[in-house]
Amino acid sequence: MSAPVLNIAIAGASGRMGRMLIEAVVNAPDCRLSGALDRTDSPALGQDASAWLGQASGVAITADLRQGLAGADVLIDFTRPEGTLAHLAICRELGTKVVIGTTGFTPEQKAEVAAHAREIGVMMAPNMSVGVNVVLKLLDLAARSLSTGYDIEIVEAHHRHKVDAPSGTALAMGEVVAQALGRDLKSCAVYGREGVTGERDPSTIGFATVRGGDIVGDHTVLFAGIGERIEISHKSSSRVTYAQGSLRAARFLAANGPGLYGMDDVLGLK
Ligand SMILES: NC(=O)C1=CN([C@@H]2O[C@H](COP(=O)(O)OP(=O)(O)OC[C@H]3O[C@@H](n4cnc5c(N)ncnc54)[C@H](OP(=O)(O)O)[C@@H]3O)[C@@H](O)[C@H]2O)C=CC1
Ligand SMILES: O=C(O)C1=N[C@H](C(=O)O)C[C@H](O)C1
Repeated sequence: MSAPVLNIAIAGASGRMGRMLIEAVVNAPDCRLSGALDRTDSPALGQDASAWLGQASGVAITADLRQGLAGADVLIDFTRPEGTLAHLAICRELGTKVVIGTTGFTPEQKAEVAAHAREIGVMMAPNMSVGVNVVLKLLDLAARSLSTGYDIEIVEAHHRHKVDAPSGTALAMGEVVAQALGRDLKSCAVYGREGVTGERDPSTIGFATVRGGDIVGDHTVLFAGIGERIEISHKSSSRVTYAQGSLRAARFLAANGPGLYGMDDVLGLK
C-alpha cells in the first residue's frame, strides 16, 4: 500500500521562499499542494500558484485563510512575524500543523507561538538547512573547548531585501554559544560598534551584519585568541536547502503530536 499524500499549504506564496517551497512541493511525489496564501494586497492573488514554473497546480493564490488552509495537513510559513501569528491562530482552530521559517520574532511573539504549540504540532527554526543545524552542534563543542582566552564574534551577510537583523540564524548561533559558556545572550550581546568604544569586554559576544546584492546567507562565528583564530562558517548558495529542510519538517510533524519542535528534532540531532 502506498503512503498517504501529505497536503501542504504555503504562506507567503509569491515570496522568495514561498516560490521555492511551491516548486519543492509540486515536485515531491509524497506531497500535494493544497493551498497558497498571500496578503490581501498581493498582485499574485487569483493566479495559479505554480504558473511561474510553467506548470499549473490547479491551486489559486488566495488571501482567504480558511480557503487557503482547507484540506491542508501542514502549513509552511515563511512570511513576517505578524503574518505567521495570524496564520497560526487559524491553524490552531482547524488543527493544521505548522512549519515556521519566519524570523524576527520578539520574545513575546515567541511565547505566543509556544502557546499555540500546546494544541497543534509546530516546528520552528530560523534555518532549515542541514548544514546550519550541524554547525549549531559544532559551535556548542567549540565554545565549551574555547571558553577562556577567545573573543567571540558572529558575522552574517544576506541579500539587500532582508528586513531583520541580525539574522535569526546568527541569533541562534549566539544563543548556543552563550548557553555553552553559561552567559545570558540578552546581557552579553553587542550589536555593532561605532565611535570610541573602549577595549573589547571579553565577556561579550559581538554581532556584525552585512546586507547586499543577492547573498543567500553566510554565517561565520569567529573565536579569536592570541596567536590563532578559529572560524566556523556556513554559506548557502541556494534556497533549495531551506525548502527541502521544510519538507522534512512537514513530514516529521505529520508523524508527531502537538508540541513545539526544532530542526534538531527533525534531523535527530538532539
Ligand atoms: N528558516 C529558514 O530556513 C529561512 C527563513 N527565512 C525567513 O523567511 C521569511 C521570508 O523570507 P523571504 O521569502 O526572503 O521574504 P519575501 O519578502 O520574499 O516573502 C515574504 C512573503 O510573505 C508575505 N508577507 C509579508 N508580510 C506578511 C503578512 N503580514 N502576512 C502574510 N503574508 C505576509 C509577502 O507578501 P508581500 O510581498 O505582499 O509583502 C511575501 O509573499 C523571513 O523572515 C526570512 O528571514 C528565509 C530563508 C530561510
Ligand atoms: O532572510 C533570509 O534570506 C534568511 N533568513 C534566515 C535568517 O534570518 O537566519 C535564514 C537564512 O539565513 C536566510
